[in-house]
Amino acid sequence: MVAMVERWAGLGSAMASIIFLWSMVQNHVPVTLRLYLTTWAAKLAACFSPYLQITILENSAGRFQQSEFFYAVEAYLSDACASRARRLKAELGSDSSNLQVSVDDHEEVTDEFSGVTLWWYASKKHSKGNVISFYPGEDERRFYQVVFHRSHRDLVVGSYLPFVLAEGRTVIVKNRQRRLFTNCGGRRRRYLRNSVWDYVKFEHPATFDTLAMDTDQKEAIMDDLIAFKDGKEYYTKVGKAWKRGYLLYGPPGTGKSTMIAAMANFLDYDVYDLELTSVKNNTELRKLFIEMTSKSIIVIEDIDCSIDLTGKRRKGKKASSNKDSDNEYEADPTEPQKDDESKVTLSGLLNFIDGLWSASGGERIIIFTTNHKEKLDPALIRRGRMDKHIEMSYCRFEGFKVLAKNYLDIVEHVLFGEIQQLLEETDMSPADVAENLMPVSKKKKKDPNMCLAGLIAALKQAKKDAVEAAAAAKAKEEEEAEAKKAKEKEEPKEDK
Ligand SMILES: Nc1ncnc2c1ncn2[C@@H]1O[C@H](COP(=O)(O)OP(=O)(O)OP(=O)(O)O)[C@@H](O)[C@H]1O
Ligand SMILES: [Mg+2]
Repeated sequence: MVAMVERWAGLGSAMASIIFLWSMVQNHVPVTLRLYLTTWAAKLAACFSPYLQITILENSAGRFQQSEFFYAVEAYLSDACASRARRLKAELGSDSSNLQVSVDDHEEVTDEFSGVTLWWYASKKHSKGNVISFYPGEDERRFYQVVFHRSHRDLVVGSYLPFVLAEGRTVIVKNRQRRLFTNCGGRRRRYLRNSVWDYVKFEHPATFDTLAMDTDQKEAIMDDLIAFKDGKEYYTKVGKAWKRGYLLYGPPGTGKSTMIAAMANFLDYDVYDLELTSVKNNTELRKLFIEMTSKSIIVIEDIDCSIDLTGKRRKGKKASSNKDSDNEYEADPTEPQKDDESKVTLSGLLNFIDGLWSASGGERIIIFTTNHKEKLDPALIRRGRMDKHIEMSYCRFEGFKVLAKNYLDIVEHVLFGEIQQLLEETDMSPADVAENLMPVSKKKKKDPNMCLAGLIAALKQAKKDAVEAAAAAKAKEEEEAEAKKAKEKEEPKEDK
C-alpha cells in the first residue's frame, strides 16, 4: 500500500515537473521553435498511438467553397448517432421553420460499422488570417474528426466513409426544404454563401388539384411530368440529356405562373426564377447555369420581354470575325468569352440551354412563359428545346368547377347552368373568375349565392364589353375598307 502511494506521488511530481517545464518553454522559447517542438511532439505521439484520425472541414477546396461531405457527415451523425450523444444543440433551420438537432461541439459520439468502433468529434477553430470579418461566425471553421484503430484504415476509407456520405445525402434529401432561387436578391446573403443565387423557402400552395383547366390537358401534363421524372434510363438509352422544356403561353391571368408552382410541388423540385434582365452578359448567365442543381425547374417568365428576340450578335469586330457562320443561332463555343461586355443574347441563351445541360448531369426542366407566343423566335421554341407547348386559356366551365370547389366548397348550384353558358360565350381569365369567387370582405362570410350572382354580373358585363369592342372593330374595319375603295377610285382619274 505504501509502495503504491509512493508510486502515485512520484507520478504526480513528474507531471508537475512536465507542466512546469512546458510553461517555461512557452515563456522563453521563440514561437517558431515552440511550433517545431509541438509538431514533433505530435509526430512522436502518433508513432506510439495505434489510432488514426481523419478531419472533414466545412470549407474544403477554397475558403468559401462548402464541402458537401461535411454536411453529409453532419446529417448522418444527427440522424444515426445523435441519440447516443449526451450534448446536442438545437438550431432553427435556414428557413426558420424547422428545428435542426445536431451533435454539439467537442462532444464525442461513437459509431459502429462492421463490428468496428469509431469515434466522431465536432469542433471548430478560428482562422488565423488577418482579415477583419464584418459578418459573425465568418472567421470560424467547423470540422468533424473521426478516430479509429489504424488496423481498420482500409475499411474506414474504402467502405465506411462512402457509406456515411451516401447515408448523409439520403438524410439531406429526406429533410430537404424546397427552395425558390432568384438571381436578383440581396447581395450580402449571396456574398456569404458565395453564390450567384439567393433563395427563400418555396411554399406556393398551388397543386394540380387546385389548377383550373381542361381535365384531359391537365392529365396529359401530369403524365408527361411523371414520364420525365422516371425517365433516367430512357434518356440514357436514347442518348439524350435528361432535360425537358415547356413553353407556357396564354393571356394574362390564365395560370401560367400557378402551373409552374403546381409542377414544382408535383415533382418535388426546386425552382430557379431566372430574371434575364438582371443578367449582365453571357458569362454571368453561364455562371448561373453552372450553379443550378439537378431536380430543378428553371423558369424564365415573359421571355418575349426578357431578351432581344432578333438574336443578332453585335455588329463590328465580332460580326466580321464570324463571317463564316450564316446561322445566327449556331453554337459558337468561343462566343461566351468574347461576349463579356455585351448583353445576354439569344444565341448565348441557346448555347447554354443546348450545350451546358448536356454536360452537367440532368433532371432539369426549363419553362418559358409568354403572353405572345407569335412574337417568339422559332429557334427558341423549336421541339428539342421547348418540347411541349402548353396553351393556358380562358376559363371554361370545367375550370370554373375546380375554382368553385376550391373557393366556395360547392360542386353544384342552380346558377351553374347560366354560368356555363356565359363562360362558353365570354372570354374571362381564371384569375378574374377567381376574384369574383373571393369573399368581398373579412366580415362577410363567403356566400355562394352572392359570389355566383356577382360572377354572372361580371360575365354579362364582359360579354357586353366584348360585343361593343367587336362592333367598334368591325366599324373601323369597314371605314378603312371604304377609304381604300375611295382612294382606288380616285387613282385611275389621276392617271388620266
Ligand atoms: N388556371 C388557374 N387555376 C387556378 N387559379 C388560377 C388559374 N389561373 C389564374 N389563377 C389565379 O389567378 C392568379 C394569377 O394567376 P397567374 O399569376 O398564374 O397568371 P399568369 O398566367 O401567370 O399571368 P401573367 O401572364 O400576367 O403572368 C393566381 O394567383 C391564381 O390564384
Ligand atoms: Mg405569370
